[in-house]
Amino acid sequence: MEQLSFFEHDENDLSVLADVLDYLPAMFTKAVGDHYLAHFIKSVPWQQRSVLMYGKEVMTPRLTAWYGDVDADYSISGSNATPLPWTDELLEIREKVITQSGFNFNTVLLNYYRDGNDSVSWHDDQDNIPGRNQIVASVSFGQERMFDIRQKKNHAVKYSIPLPNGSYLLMKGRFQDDWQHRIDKSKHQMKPRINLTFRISNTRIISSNLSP
Ligand SMILES: O=C(O)CCC(=O)C(=O)O
Ligand SMILES: [Fe+2]
Repeated sequence: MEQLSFFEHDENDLSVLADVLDYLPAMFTKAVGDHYLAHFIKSVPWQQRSVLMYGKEVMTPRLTAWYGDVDADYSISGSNATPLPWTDELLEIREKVITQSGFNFNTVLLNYYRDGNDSVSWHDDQDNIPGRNQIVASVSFGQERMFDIRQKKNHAVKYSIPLPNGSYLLMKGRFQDDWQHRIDKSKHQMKPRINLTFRISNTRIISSNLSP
């Protein structure tokens, strides 16, 4: 599969990102993307989680679910969670992602953004293993949303990358060390979107970035 680059088409110097992101706008066709979107919306046992923010419980503005190797012992923001066992569809998608990236992911976080009010605020995916290059592969189905990134040391250095139905984005190298990312809310009408982030749990402990 040819690795298309969104960097080439921009006037700005986005070359710094080439070391930390790989992007395929259409790893899946629209028909396949639509199929997975409908399938996951109806078959996943979605949960709305809460996080502690300044001592207060805040509901995350999106729905989530974890899947992965069942022998793993995961801990999500302090509370233990056993991942749901892989489904045929998730294994199919994981296979493509492993072939494309060369990384052997053993867990996946699903996020369901029901409309433009759903979002994830600025965070990184250090997954509790600071100092180690964290590899995360992201696959999106349904509504295109903007993936905003900003440099940790200078928030003015920002980019927005559209993640259309069927797209793939690999976060690699120093991405999680040097950059934060978010999916912002939108005032425009937004249809449902599902995002899958494949991750590697070596320590068998994953702390999810449950940003509000
Ligand atoms: O929905 C997305 O594209 C990003 C999700 C995300 O950042 C996360 O789950 O850590
Ligand atoms: Fe993230």
